Amino acid sequence: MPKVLIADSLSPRAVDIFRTRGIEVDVKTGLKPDDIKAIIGGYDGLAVRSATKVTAEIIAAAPGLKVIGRAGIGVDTVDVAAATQAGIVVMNTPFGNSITTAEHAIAMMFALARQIPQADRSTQAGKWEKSKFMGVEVTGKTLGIIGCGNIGAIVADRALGLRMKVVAFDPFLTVERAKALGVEKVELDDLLARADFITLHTPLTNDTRDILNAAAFAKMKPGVRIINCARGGLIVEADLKAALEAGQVAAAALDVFPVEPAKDNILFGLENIVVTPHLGAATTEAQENVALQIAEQMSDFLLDGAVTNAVNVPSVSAEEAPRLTPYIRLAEQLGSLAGQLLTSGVTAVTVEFHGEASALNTRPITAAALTGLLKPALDRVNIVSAPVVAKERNIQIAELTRDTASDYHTLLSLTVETETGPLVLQGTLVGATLPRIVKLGAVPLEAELGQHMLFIRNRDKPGFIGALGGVLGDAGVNIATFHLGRTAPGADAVLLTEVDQPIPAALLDAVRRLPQVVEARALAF
Ligand SMILES: NC(=O)C1=CN([C@@H]2O[C@H](COP(=O)(O)OP(=O)(O)OC[C@H]3O[C@@H](n4cnc5c(N)ncnc54)[C@H](O)[C@@H]3O)[C@@H](O)[C@H]2O)C=CC1
Ligand SMILES: O=C(O)CCC(=O)C(=O)O
Repeated sequence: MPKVLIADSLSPRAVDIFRTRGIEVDVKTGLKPDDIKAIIGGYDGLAVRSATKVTAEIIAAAPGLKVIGRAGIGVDTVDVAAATQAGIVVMNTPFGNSITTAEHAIAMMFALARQIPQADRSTQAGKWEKSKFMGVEVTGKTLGIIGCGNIGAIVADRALGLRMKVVAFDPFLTVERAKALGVEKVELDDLLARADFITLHTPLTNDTRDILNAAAFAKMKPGVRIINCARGGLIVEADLKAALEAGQVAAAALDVFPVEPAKDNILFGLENIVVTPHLGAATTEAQENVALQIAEQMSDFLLDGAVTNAVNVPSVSAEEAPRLTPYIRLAEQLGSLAGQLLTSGVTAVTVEFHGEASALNTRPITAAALTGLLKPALDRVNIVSAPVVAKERNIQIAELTRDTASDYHTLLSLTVETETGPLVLQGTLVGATLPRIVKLGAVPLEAELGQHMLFIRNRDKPGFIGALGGVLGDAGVNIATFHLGRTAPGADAVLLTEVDQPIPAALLDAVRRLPQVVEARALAF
C-alpha cells in the first residue's frame, strides 16, 4: 500500500480521500527540515503547501519518493530540478485557488484606495481622523496587470466590472486573448507609465525576479499604488521602501515576501503599506479545492499511473494510463535491449510509432524507451528523469508517427545512433498487451523477453542449436523460451533465449567458444 506524508496543513478531506483510495497517510505538520529528512525515506508521496521547502537534501533522503504534490500553484518551494533528476513527479493544482487569490488582490487594491487597515487602527484607537483618510476611487482608473495568466485574467475581469481600464504586460499573452479578456496588451514601460494601480501575477522566474526595482519605480506615474499577491522576489523591497518614502509610490499592499515567514521586514512600520501573511489562497473554498485536487491527483498517480498537472513530466490521463501501460513496457524493453547490446556512446535516439501506436500520447512512451536505454548504465533513472538525463548527455531525441499500415497493426521502432553506427529494434504487442521484439537490426524474429536472457549472434550453420543446448544443459541451465531469426538461409542469425537462472561468466565463455557463435551476451530485464 503506498504511503503519503502530508507535511503542511491541508483540509482534512484530503486525508479522507487518500484513505478511501487505499493509501496510508500520515499528517505531520510543522516539521523541521532535518525531521523530514529523517522520515521521508518511508514515503511514496509528499503533499505540501508553501510552508515546507522541498529541498534537494530532502529529495536525496527519499529514495522511495515517487510524487510531490503541491496543494497550490507556485512550485518555487520545491526543487523541481532535483526532483526530476531523482525521477520524482512534481504536480500542483493550477486552478484551485486562482479565484481566491484574485479576490485577495482586489481586496488589497481597495485596502490601498481607501486606507481601510490604517483607518481601522486609528478609529479603534479612539481617534476620528476623517480628513486623514481621504481615499481615491477606482472607477475610471487604470489597472496595470503584470502577468495575465489564470489569476491575472480573473483580476482583469473583476477590475473591468469595477469600471477600471485594464492594461496587461505578459509576453505570452496573445493579442486575441487580450481582446477576449477586454484588456489592452502593452509593453512593460507603457504599463508602468500609465497605471494608477499595478498588480503582479507572474511566477517567480529569472525573468521576473526584481521586475519592480528602482528603475521601474522611476518610470511609474507619481502616486501609483502597488499590489503583490504573487511572490516576494518580484519586488526589490529596499527600492520600494525608497519609492514609498519619496511619495513616488503612494502605497503598497503585499501578501508575499522574499523571506517568509516575514517577521522583521524592512517595510514594516511604514504608514503607507498594507501587509498580509501570504493569505492569497487562504479561503475555505480554495483550501478545500486544492487539498481535494492534490489528494485525487496523487492517488491517481500512485495507484494507476495517471499524471495530471505535473510540472516536470507529460500528462497521462486516468483513461489513457491503462492503454499506455503495455506500450511503456514494450518501449522500456526495446530501450533496455538496445542499452545492453550497445558497445559505444549514444548520440541520438529516434522512436517511431506505427499504426495504432501513432495515435497514442507518445512522450511517456519515448521517455520509457530512454529509461530502458539508460538504465544499464545509470541507477535511478525512470520516465521522469530519463529525458533530462539524456539531454544532459547530449543525446538528440526525436519522435516520428506514421499511421500507415505495416506488417503489424501496431509497432514501435527504436533507432539508437551510436559512435559506431545505428542499432534498430522493433517491437509490437500481441493480444494488445504482450510485448514482442520483432526485429533486431536487419533480422526479423518474434521474441518475448524474460528476466534472464541469452543473446547470440551466430552463423546459420547446422549443429549450432544442438551444441548450444548441450553446453547449457551440461551446466544445468534450463531453457524457457527460444527465438531464432535470420536474414536468409546460411546468413547472419540471432538467437534470443530465456533461461531460468542468471548465466555465470564461465558458461558465457563456453557459449562464446562454440564455433558458430559470433557474439554472445547475458541480458537481464
Ligand atoms: N499569494 C498567494 O497565496 C498565491 C500566489 N500565487 C502566485 O501567483 C502566480 C501566478 O499564478 P497563475 O496566474 O495561476 O499562474 P499562470 O501561470 O496562469 O500565469 C502566470 C502568467 O505570468 C506570465 N509571465 C511569465 N513570465 C512573465 C514575465 N517575464 N513578464 C510578464 N508576465 C510573465 C505568464 O505568461 C502567465 O500568463 C503563481 O506563480 C504564484 O507564484 C498563486 C496562488 C496563491
Ligand atoms: O498554500 C498557500 O497558502 C500558498 C498558495 C500559493 O502561494 C500558491 O498556490 O502558489
